[in-house]
Amino acid sequence: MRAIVQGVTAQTAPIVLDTIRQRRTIDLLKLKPDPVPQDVLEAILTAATWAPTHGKHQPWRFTVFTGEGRRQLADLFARAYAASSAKDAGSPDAQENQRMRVMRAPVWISLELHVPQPPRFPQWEEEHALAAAAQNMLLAATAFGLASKWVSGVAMISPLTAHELGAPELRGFIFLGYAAEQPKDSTRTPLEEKVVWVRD
Ligand SMILES: Cc1cc2nc3c(=O)[nH]c(=O)nc-3n(C[C@H](O)[C@H](O)[C@H](O)COP(=O)(O)O)c2cc1C
Repeated sequence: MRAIVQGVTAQTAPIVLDTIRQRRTIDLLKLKPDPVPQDVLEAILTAATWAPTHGKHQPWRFTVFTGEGRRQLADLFARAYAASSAKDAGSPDAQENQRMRVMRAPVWISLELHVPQPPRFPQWEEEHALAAAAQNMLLAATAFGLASKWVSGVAMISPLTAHELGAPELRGFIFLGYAAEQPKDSTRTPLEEKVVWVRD
């Protein structure tokens, strides 16, 4: 097959497709505590920034919490949970659980939506650009042998968390780490039920 994009060859496709198939959401409890090297994190974040973005608005910002820096996020999630409308928001145990969860993954990355003001395109276009950046991040992480999860729990989309990060809006977090055990495999609806072909 002829390369239509410089540097992309017939050999590239199986690797990319396999990486897409191999990405699986992992449970927080299945991660090792091992840190992720800085150059790997930078490569993952760079992959995020190569997502398609209408008008090159690049409506994303990311805050990366690692090492002791995670304690700030742990406190933030505990406060955000306490301020939320969750049934057990007032429970010190539930707040402590939020704190502990953060320390179980070596890396947390916020998905912050920054729509240019005044908006030039519909909001959904900016949302989708951020989602494409998030998927690039998940795939790049998979390519580096990292497990990941996109999470959107109460504290992770809380206006308080967004405010403290200086983000107008938050679309959750991605956590990353090396898997201690294989993530569960997933399933998808067969193509026939999702795709309509229009041919001659
Ligand atoms: C926008 C978004 C938010 C998500 N939030 C959560 C979440 O809060 N908790 C969770 O367990 N999984 C969350 N997920 C991950 C899905 O549960 C996961 O993708 C799904 O179970 C399919 O598994 P797979 O990713 O291994 O194919 C989220 C995924 C997306 C795209």
